[in-house]
Amino acid sequence: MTNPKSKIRQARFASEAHPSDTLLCTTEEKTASDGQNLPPNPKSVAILGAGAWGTALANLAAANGHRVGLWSRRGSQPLETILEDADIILSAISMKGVADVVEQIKYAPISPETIFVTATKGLDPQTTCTPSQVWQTAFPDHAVVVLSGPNLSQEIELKLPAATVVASDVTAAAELVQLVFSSHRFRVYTNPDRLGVELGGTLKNVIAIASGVCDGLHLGTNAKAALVTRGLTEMVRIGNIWGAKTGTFYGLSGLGDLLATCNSPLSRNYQVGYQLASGQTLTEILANLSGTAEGVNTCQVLVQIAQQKNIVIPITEQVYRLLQGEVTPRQALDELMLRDMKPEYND
Ligand SMILES: NC(=O)c1ccc[n+]([C@@H]2O[C@H](COP(=O)([O-])OP(=O)(O)OC[C@H]3O[C@@H](n4cnc5c(N)ncnc54)[C@H](O)[C@@H]3O)[C@@H](O)[C@H]2O)c1
Ligand SMILES: O=P(O)(O)OC[C@H](O)CO
Repeated sequence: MTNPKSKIRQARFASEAHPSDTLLCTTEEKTASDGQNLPPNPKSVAILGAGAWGTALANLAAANGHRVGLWSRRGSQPLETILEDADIILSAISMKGVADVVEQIKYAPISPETIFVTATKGLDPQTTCTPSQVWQTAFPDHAVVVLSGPNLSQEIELKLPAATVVASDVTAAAELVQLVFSSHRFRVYTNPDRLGVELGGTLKNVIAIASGVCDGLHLGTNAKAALVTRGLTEMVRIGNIWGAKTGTFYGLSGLGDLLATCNSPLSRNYQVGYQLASGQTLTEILANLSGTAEGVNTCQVLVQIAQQKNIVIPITEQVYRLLQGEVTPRQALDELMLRDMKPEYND
């Protein structure tokens, strides 16, 4: 019988989030320090994107004893080498790079059994497609899984407990991904509503920007509660038109992620809003932001969709106008407070 330990190889993580670290961990050290049993059948996981989230996910899978390769466009390892024999290819590329990377690997020799997982929370500005739709279009015969939830990467890197959702219409694929990432500090649920889970994580970024503005203006807890609750109403409205299930938005990937990002200064989207409220320009903020605030781009795509489909999304619209420099934070607040009177529910 093969000793499963012999299957563990050193994972060399060339992290962009931590450029000074060339060797963040070995899978062996991670497994031992976490006190987890090695899996009987370790999987080969290729993670694309060595930013904050890709690195955190790579560490989670490595800690469970899986063979992990982490690819960065700035690293020395060729993409094809990382993809070789991968059971799972997980993309944690920011939205602006997804189409590029898909194009690069479209014709790579990938086993038909390989599962694609996307952890990106954004919308393609050209097509308005979600990342999982982009992956599924390029790889129509492969299972595509979305991984999304209240997952601030810095807390996960500190080994604080968190939960997430893996969603796919291919149940077996979602269950395999669940197994690979689950641990005593990362609880993973499955969900068949791939689109709903993906949109929850994506749409909340715009509300997180608004929440940062709310806190930056010191508007209080009542205002924040109203903003997040009405923000969730907007998310459900957009999601329903897109074909997502309402209930999904009340789960971890919707409400859960709203609670995390709308209340944490660790959220880059929240930071954008907070700094706008402090009088900085968007250009200044983005120039100094560490990592990606997807809500800035998502907001533009949503306004475009809302205009085409006649969807009422007042908070998103005000965030858009604020990002465009058309209104000040105070003017955006007044516009929202002085809208026509209406019943709470008229959908
Ligand atoms: N950081 C988090 O806490 C967190 C948690 C959950 C989900 N996410 C989502 O994960 C995605 C990545 O977030 P992040 O925080 O890791 O961002 P990041 O800015 O730290 O990393 C983005 C990664 O994408 C890569 N990339 C961008 N364009 C590329 C291109 N053209 N070709 C190849 N690679 C390219 C970058 O090199 C980098 O590795 C975002 O969609 C974000 O919303 C982030
Ligand atoms: O830093 P943010 O705002 O991109 O949020 C990160 C994750 O989406 C939190 O779940």
